[in-house]
Formats: sequence, C-alpha cells, structure tokens
Amino acid sequence: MRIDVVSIFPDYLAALDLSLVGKARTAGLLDLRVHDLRDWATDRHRTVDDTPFGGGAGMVMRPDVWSRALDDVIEEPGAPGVRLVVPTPSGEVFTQRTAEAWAGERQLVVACGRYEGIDARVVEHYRATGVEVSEVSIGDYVLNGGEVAALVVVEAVGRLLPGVVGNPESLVEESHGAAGLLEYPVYTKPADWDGREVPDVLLSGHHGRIARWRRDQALERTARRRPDLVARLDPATLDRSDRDV
Ligand SMILES: OB(O)c1ccc2cc[nH]c2c1
Repeated sequence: MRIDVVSIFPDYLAALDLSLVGKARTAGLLDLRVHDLRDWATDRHRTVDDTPFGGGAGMVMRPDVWSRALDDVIEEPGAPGVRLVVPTPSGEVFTQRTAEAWAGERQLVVACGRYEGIDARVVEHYRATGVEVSEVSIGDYVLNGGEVAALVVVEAVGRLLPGVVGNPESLVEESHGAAGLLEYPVYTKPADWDGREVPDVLLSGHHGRIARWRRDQALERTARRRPDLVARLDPATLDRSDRDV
C-alpha cells in the first residue's frame, strides 16, 4: 500500500519514521511518501494561500497549487482503490471501521489543510474526475491543520496492514475491535504493587474464567464510558448464558 501525505509542514510527519510504521516502511510493507505543498507553488515566495472570497478572517489554500500537487501525487486518478483523504473538522468521523476499510486500498493521498482550509473546488474537482474523496474528522475538536489527523490516519491504517503488527491476535481484542467493545484492563508483574493486587482470576490459570472476566470487564467499561457504543452491540455480545465457567 502507498500513502502520500501533502503538507506545508512535512517535518510534522517525521514521527512516522518511528515505531511500527517506521519498521513497516523499512520492511517495504508500507510505501509512505511525504511532500511539501510549497514545491508546487509558482511564485518566489512559494505562496499557497490567499484571502477568502466573501470576506472573513484568515486565509484559504489555493486550488491551483493543490491541484498541481495532487495531479502529480495521485497515481491513477479514478482507478479503484485510490482515495483522497482530506482531514477537516467538518468531515465524517474517522473510526476503526474506516481504518479497516482503508487498509484495503491501493493508495491513500492525505491533503493536510491549514489556515481556514482548502478551496472547496479541490474536493469537487477530484470527485468529478472519479477519485474517491473522504473528508474526515478525527473528533469533535479543532486543531490548527490536518497534519495530526494525517498521523492518526496513517498509524491507524498502517498498523492493520499484513505483517506490521507482530502478533495479529493482538488486534482482535483491542478497543473498537470486531465485538465493538472497549478493551478490558490489563496487568503485569509485579503481582503486588503499591499495595494493589492483580485480580485473582487472572492468576487462576482457568482460561474459561479469565475469558469470561475479560468480557465482563469490557462490557462494564463500555457501558460506563461509552453507552453510545452499547446501543450498537450485537445482542450475542451481551449474552451471559455461559455463566457456568
Ligand atoms: O481539526 B482538524 O482535524 C483540522 C483539519 C484540517 C484543518 C485545516 C485548518 N484547520 C484544520 C483542522
């Protein structure tokens, strides 16, 4: 999979050289390319923005600069599996389901806006040329640009690619996994720390009871912290009939 990120602050994406995503790049599992939008500016000041039509505060990013960059970066506009991702506070919420869907794409191109955003005609243009375009928000708060969202998208998608995470099993029981629950609490050595002990069931060696305790904990935590997720659970997830373990 190829992911391109276009930004006026390419160094912001340096964190993607680290950890699992960095290893995935080195191993050739992920072809990640970061581009400086100003390389497609045409004036000596490498200008990428201008004042907004209709007035108002701030500046808007120019469509001509963005289209020169995206035309160069998008491998095959309109081809299946090619998606332009535009982080914006006004977008649809990016979730684990989104990450899972995008992990199957051939190319993601993430356009990081700044200032008051990117001229709306850029999204219109690429949609009209058959490119899948997703305007996404990473949550109900406002940042100063799309770079943090790009880091989130690249890590959330990159970690799902085959071979990136050492033990794919670890992806199964994490929060927002297939069951739609939050993760249960985890513990490790020392067994007695700060006068606090590890729940006895986890030391019992009884795998059935441990699995039951973990699911109960996940259900309780989800109900307490994210009641909105409980409404969407599969009824089978709430089934407590195998209480005899
Ligand atoms: O909060 B955000 O994810 C976000 C995304 C893009 C832009 C562009 C200007 N401000 C932004 C904020």
